[in-house]
Amino acid sequence: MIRFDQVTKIYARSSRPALGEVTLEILKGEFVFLVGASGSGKSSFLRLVLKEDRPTKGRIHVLGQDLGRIPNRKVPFFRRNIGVVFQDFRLLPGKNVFDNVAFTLRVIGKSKGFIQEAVADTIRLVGLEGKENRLPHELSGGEQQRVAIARAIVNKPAILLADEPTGNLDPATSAGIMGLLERINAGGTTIVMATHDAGIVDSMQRRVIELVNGEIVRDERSGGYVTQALPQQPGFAQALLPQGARP
Ligand SMILES: Nc1ncnc2c1ncn2[C@@H]1O[C@H](COP(=O)(O)OP(=O)(O)OP(=O)(O)O)[C@@H](O)[C@H]1O
Repeated sequence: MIRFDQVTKIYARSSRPALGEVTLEILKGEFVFLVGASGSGKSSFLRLVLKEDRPTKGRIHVLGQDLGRIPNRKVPFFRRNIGVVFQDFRLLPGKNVFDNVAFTLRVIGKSKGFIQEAVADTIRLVGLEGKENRLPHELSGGEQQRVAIARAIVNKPAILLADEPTGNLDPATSAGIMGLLERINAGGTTIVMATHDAGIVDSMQRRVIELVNGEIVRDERSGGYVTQALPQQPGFAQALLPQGARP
């Protein structure tokens, strides 16, 4: 579903790689947490998956396509398969809930009937029935994030990328958002979520990929925010890596 082969990203005017020789594979239906300190490369990774940026070295495959071979004019089509959610919601402030969720479907030319049904279904899924006519500023932070998630999934993307989606929310609201993401994942959508929220990662026990200075230092099938009670022996952490990820 997502494959990185020795991917390095070095930004212009920067000597240190934001990502260095990253090799990993994320399979269909996985729920993956991307963790690591600020500046460790999480957002850079997500931007590369979306083809918002190009790797300096290495190859990236997403949904069976080599991103290096997708011409610019076809990038918008490619992105239709990927939903994205951010920490700061990024809703259209002058549009109500329904129109925020419907926006992309209108841009890509879906029929009125399709939009009516798909948007209503998705608003129900995220628990915002009855609030279709509210403007973003008339919603709580958690509700705004639900709108953003609805907008991201209304076209049934195969992959959902989330960059600190609970970063602006209190713990109870965050838990609600995580419940929603779990349901979306249970429906077959692959989810990759960058987060600093240790409580969420610890409680969900999903795959955890940890970056330090742009390098993968941990890839655990079912882990917490930090490695749990590992003896400090060289080579032990590597034993946790899935076969393909072992150096
Ligand atoms: N457009 C850019 N130009 C130059 N350097 C950049 C750019 N974007 C990110 N970087 C650098 O790349 C490194 C990785 O940044 P990135 O945003 O991927 O980290 P992050 O793990 O997402 O951090 P955070 O948790 O704070 O969001 C950092 O050193 C950052 O300063």
